[in-house]
Amino acid sequence: MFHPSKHLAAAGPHHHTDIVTQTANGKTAILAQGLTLSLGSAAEATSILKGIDLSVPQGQVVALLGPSGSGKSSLMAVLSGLERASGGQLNVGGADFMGLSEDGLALARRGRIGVVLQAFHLLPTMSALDNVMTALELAGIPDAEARAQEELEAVGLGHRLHHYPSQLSGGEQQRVAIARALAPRPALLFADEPTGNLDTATGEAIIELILARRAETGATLLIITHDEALARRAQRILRIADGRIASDIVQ
Ligand SMILES: Nc1ncnc2c1ncn2[C@@H]1O[C@H](COP(=O)(O)OP(=O)(O)OP(=O)(O)O)[C@@H](O)[C@H]1O
Repeated sequence: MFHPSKHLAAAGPHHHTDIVTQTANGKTAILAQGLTLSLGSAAEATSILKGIDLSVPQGQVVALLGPSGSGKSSLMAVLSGLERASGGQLNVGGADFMGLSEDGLALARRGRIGVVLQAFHLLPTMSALDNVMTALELAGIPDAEARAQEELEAVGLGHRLHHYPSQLSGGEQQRVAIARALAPRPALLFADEPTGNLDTATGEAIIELILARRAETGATLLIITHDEALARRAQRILRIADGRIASDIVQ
């Protein structure tokens, strides 16, 4: 059973009013209270997230599990600022995601949040190097080319800099996506079934890489998986069912 009081204990008795200051000290990466998400038309809205209370300290590795359709990807979309919650409070890295304008939200996300998805989502007309460089340039980081090269070397792709996505294997494409996501040194990394399109051995190598790069960069990691063995390697296992947190175990 999830006990919000236990997980919000560090925020003290005034956590409802102190949400911004509590995260501004840099120790809480994500603080969500009563988060809801409804999608569809007003007449036919589907309730997808039904009140999520969650506090994630900076640097924690969290595995997010749950049945198909339980709302894992939706929760990740809301926490990463890709989708607006319908209600509740959400503070990510000190920014009030509910109160920000679209532009403000884009600015708050830039360089601070990295996302790795099942289907890689590389730009097909760009080389591996350009895919990573573009992310650095968008984040306003100087020396993008040299940095991008270093990032690709760090994921073992120093010999594939000028290959296009179609010239790379699935595992290699996911390595580029990991380099791209981590290049701006985001405080938060989200991964949605990053091994879903890969064979078992390649998937295991990708998980090792994500965990190693996460440790090197100190990012907070939230990873959606169906793999219980992977979940056991996380510091925390969050299970959701039908849009609610069903269990929350810090290991
Ligand atoms: N635009 C939408 N309009 C209405 N319902 C939606 C919309 N997008 C998603 N849903 C519904 O929201 C629920 C949660 O979807 P979500 O993708 O978050 O689940 P999930 O736990 O990530 O599932 P899976 O493991 O299969 O990827 C599903 O029932 C889905 O059908």
